Amino acid sequence: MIRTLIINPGSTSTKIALFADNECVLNQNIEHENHEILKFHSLVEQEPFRIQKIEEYITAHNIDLNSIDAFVGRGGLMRPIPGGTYEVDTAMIEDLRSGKFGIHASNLGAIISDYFAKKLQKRAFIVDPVVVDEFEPVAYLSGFKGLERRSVFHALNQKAVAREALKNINKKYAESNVIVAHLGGGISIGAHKRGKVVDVNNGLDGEGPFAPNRTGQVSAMSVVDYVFDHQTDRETMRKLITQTGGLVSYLGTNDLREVEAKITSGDKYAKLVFDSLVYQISKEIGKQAAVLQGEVDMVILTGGLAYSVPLKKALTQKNKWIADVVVIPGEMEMQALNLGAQRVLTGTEDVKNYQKESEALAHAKRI
Ligand SMILES: Nc1ncnc2c1ncn2[C@@H]1O[C@H](COP(=O)(O)OP(=O)(O)OP(=O)(O)O)[C@@H](O)[C@H]1O
Ligand SMILES: CCCC(=O)O
Repeated sequence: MIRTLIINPGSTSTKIALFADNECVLNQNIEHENHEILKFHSLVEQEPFRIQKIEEYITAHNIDLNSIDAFVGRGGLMRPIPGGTYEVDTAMIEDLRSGKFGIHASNLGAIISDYFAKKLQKRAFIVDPVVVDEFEPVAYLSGFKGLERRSVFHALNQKAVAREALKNINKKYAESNVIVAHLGGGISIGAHKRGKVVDVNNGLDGEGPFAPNRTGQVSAMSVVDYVFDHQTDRETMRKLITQTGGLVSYLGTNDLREVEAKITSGDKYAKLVFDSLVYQISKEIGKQAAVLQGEVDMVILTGGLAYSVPLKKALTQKNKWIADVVVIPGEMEMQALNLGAQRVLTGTEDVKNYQKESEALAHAKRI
């Protein structure tokens, strides 16, 4: 039996799961209050806080860490690479810690897995990180030479739910076209064309709809004016765009359940913000339908926000003209991370090397 501990840091939570082969023995979403996260000046400073939360949970549930064969983290912002399972190594950890490819909670997945693996002399992996890049050449151009677009999205969950939803209608991922809207603390909406995500909004850098914590698209010139008018710095802007934008900036919360409660109690402004969220998500789904030239087998809604009954009802109503709308709330990331590690540990797939794969992709893109 192969036992894995899965570690999946999100913007508002750290999800952990314990698997024995393919069976999930334990699954816990450790939620973090916004003020707990905001007190840290940088993401890497959250490492001891998140490790402590995991260790507290492990101790409280009498889990023997020595019985675990591998620690598997959600992969973060580093050099673009093809999908697959990667061994966590020094080059990867250096890139993630430096933040030079961007800051995202998932950067801590490999870092925390590496901490446990080193402590217990076990292996650490990541699977389908957020930098999986399958763009078609036309998708890279932004209109601003030198500031080209990059593929950054909830790759792991988008691919896992697409495969799952298609399996239910006996279709293969590699032969289908689907639009997946991952609606979490951040929102990414991808066009999956015959097994490749050929375009997706990079919600982290400010593309697409606003999200619980994110601004989404804001006109470029207004951001330039804001920076100069407020004499602000890079870190402040990063926080405004990725942590305190969207629902937080309008309503002071990143929790859609609180927004729903405000609406129920008659708050008209909260209703406007909710309707605008639906409007912006639908606009992005429509864009990806254009990328797929209207040939869409299915629209899938997933992520934490997809638990919201009013949101899924409104989005289904607005997008059913494109294709059937299927809802898979939450995420399948934990299963997908385990499966990726199990495939390598059982020898059915080769583990990938970060340096080698990133260099090969960079070379292919230059051609
Ligand atoms: N039952 C529910 N009804 C409405 N909203 C919900 C419900 N459950 C969770 N949410 C909302 O889902 C959001 C969090 O989603 P999720 O857990 O996917 O985010 P995350 O994992 O922290 O970030 P990301 O998905 O961007 O990596 C929060 O805004 C939360 O309020
Ligand atoms: C980096 C994964 C996508 C997102 O959080 O916006």
